[in-house]
Amino acid sequence: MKPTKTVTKKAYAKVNIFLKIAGKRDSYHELVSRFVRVKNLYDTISIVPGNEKNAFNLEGDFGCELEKNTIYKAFVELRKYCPKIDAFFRVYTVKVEKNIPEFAGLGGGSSDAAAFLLIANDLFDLYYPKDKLARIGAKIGADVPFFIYEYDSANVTGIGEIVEEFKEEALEFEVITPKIECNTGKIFSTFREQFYKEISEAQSKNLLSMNSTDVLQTMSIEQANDLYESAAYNEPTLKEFAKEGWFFSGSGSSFFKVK
Ligand SMILES: C[C@](O)(CO)[C@H](O)COP(=O)(O)OP(=O)(O)OC[C@H]1O[C@@H](n2ccc(N)nc2=O)[C@H](O)[C@@H]1O
Ligand SMILES: Nc1ncnc2c1ncn2[C@@H]1O[C@H](COP(=O)(O)OP(=O)(O)OP(=O)(O)O)[C@@H](O)[C@H]1O
Repeated sequence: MKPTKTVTKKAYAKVNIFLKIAGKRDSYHELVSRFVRVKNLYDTISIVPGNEKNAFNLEGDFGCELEKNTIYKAFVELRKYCPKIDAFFRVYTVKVEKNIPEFAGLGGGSSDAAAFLLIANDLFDLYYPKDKLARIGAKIGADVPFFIYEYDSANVTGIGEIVEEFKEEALEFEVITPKIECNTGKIFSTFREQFYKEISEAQSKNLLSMNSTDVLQTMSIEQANDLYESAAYNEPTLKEFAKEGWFFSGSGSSFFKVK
């Protein structure tokens, strides 16, 4: 265990350049997607000495109770492999400066969980390889594995557990998040019931090899993200934000454009 000091890590947001559905896996959906980190939008996770609660203590502006927080879920999952962290987090506090909006399609909860696991891996000298951390993280959220690998840009398939780095120029984004709460599960189920389609092998291969800027120059907002139509079906006001050059991230409500 490291000496008593504060440890801090950025938990970046992500956008989905394209998000295509390739199939079903039980109640989940297999994706073909390009995830890119948004370097100017991140939460800050700090582990600081001191904790009056003598229990896991999480401070930050969240829209849910502790038990539902992805950071707490990551702690509970990791404790199964490393029981000693329980005593540590009775005398340390996890402080989060939340900047990534919730229900935004930006992976906020997943990114926080991944940052917590990455900090703990170093703090407790666990030396777990990335794929082990990603397997632990996948139990908390479909997007967690992407954030564990810490690639700027990656091709993500499976239900989010297959992450392959995609080397391309660094991209900067403008992101807007309309105050519309997009429930990921509901949008996936609307897609499954009313808009279901699967990308072909050939189109998937082609998309995964293209640079993100080229994809955005050749696809419409509907073509780039299979969830956009079902999100707009549930929340028609989203269409007001679908301006020229703007694309839809994840299950929404965020739109982004390349700067
Ligand atoms: C839409 C994306 O954000 C793309 O980046 C992710 O696929 C969703 O990631 P997430 O918000 O972490 O999703 P989770 O919290 O794991 O799952 C929320 C719900 O979304 C649906 N879900 C999620 C991921 C996936 N590949 N297929 C799904 O059908 C499931 O109904 C699940 O119960
Ligand atoms: N650490 C956290 N940060 C943000 N939301 C969290 C966190 N822990 C749990 N949640 C809950 O998860 C839900 C939204 O999570 P999140 O913001 O990751 O989803 P999202 O914006 O839809 O991102 P995506 O769809 O790309 O995964 C809300 O109910 C929120 O209260």
